[in-house]
Amino acid sequence: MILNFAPMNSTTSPNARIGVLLVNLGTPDSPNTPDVRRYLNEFLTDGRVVDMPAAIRYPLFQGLVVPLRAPKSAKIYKELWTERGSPLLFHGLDLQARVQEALGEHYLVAFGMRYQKPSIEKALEELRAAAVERIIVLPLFPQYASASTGSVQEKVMDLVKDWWVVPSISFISQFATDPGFIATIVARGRAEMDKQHYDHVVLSYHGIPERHVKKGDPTNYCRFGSCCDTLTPQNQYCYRAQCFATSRLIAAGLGLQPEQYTVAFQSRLQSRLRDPWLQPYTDEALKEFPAKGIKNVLAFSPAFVADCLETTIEVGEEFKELFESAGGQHWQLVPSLNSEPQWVEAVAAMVRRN
Ligand SMILES: C=CC1=C(C)c2cc3[nH]c(cc4nc(cc5[nH]c(cc1n2)c(C)c5CCC(=O)O)C(CCC(=O)O)=C4C)c(C)c3C=C
Ligand SMILES: [Fe+2]
Ligand SMILES: [Fe+2]
Repeated sequence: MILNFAPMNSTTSPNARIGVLLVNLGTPDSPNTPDVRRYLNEFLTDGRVVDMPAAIRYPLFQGLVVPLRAPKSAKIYKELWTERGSPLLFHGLDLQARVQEALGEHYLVAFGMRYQKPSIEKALEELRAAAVERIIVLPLFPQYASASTGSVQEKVMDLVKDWWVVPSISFISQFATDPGFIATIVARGRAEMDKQHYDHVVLSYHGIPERHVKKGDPTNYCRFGSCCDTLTPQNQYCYRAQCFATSRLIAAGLGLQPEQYTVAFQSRLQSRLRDPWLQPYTDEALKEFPAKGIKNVLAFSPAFVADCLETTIEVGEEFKELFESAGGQHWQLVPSLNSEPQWVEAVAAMVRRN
């Protein structure tokens, strides 16, 4: 009898699939106060988002900050809500379906949220049940921050550590300069610029405390100045430097000179500690524009790939009101990438390259 010990092909079956896990931040189940409260409780007690000792964070946020904030946030979520629910959720599900179509049957694409539903746990279980060969995790945050990407990475690792067979996992931890990502934003911007003339472009990113940048800066490189004007191996995970890198590429794609655009940071959580967040703050910067002769502004939100509270309401409505009451005439938000065909192709390309 001849025994054949030849190794099997490295892909164990012709049907072996690669699992892809797309993750976004999360959103409440409904715009009602109890659901918003549950969402904020989970979000704001994450030690990567609010980096206080747990013994202070939990009582302070669950006992005071969230109960006060939830009814106010619920009002804003009611404005945002659509027939299909929260935009962050339905755009995520649309993206999942379209990326699955683009990648074909050799891949299995799942979608999860870091906070609330659908959970990362459920999405990982779908991939485990399908016996995928390995998993590629793509947190849908272009620029790396511990509060966003880092938190997703921690959650995924925390869940798979308990599996009997721990799968091979890779993380696409940032795509701030990805050509497909940049080209899709540029195309979205051009479509708006073809409709009318703008005096100035604003690129508004989600803010984080400066302290978060310093905690991820082992060589003490960042001074929150011109150090962030170049991406080097030393600052490749600096959120501020990545925001500037994204901005330079968008500006180049749109043919803008440095004086024709402003990079700024929004959504700081006011705290009595008055700890500095990344600056300039968008709401303060835009109030100065009309006095400088800037009356028509095109605003991008390049820290988000899907429309959400931060884009539609904060940039699209609140900043518009602030700008107009300071004397501005026209403020236009460029819609997010959502599940645009060009963006779907860019995501599929990032996955294939991984
Ligand atoms: C300490 C506070 C916060 C940090 C740090 C933070 C970082 C951060 N957030 C996003 C993406 C999103 N944030 C969104 C909403 C949101 N963010 C905070 C606070 C911090 N975020 C709060 C309190 C809220 C809730 C809204 C409110 O009550 O005002 C959203 C929108 C979710 C939606 O349902 O539409 C996104 C997306 C990133 C990428 C990030 C770090 C870079
Ligand atoms: Fe946030
Ligand atoms: Fe820097």
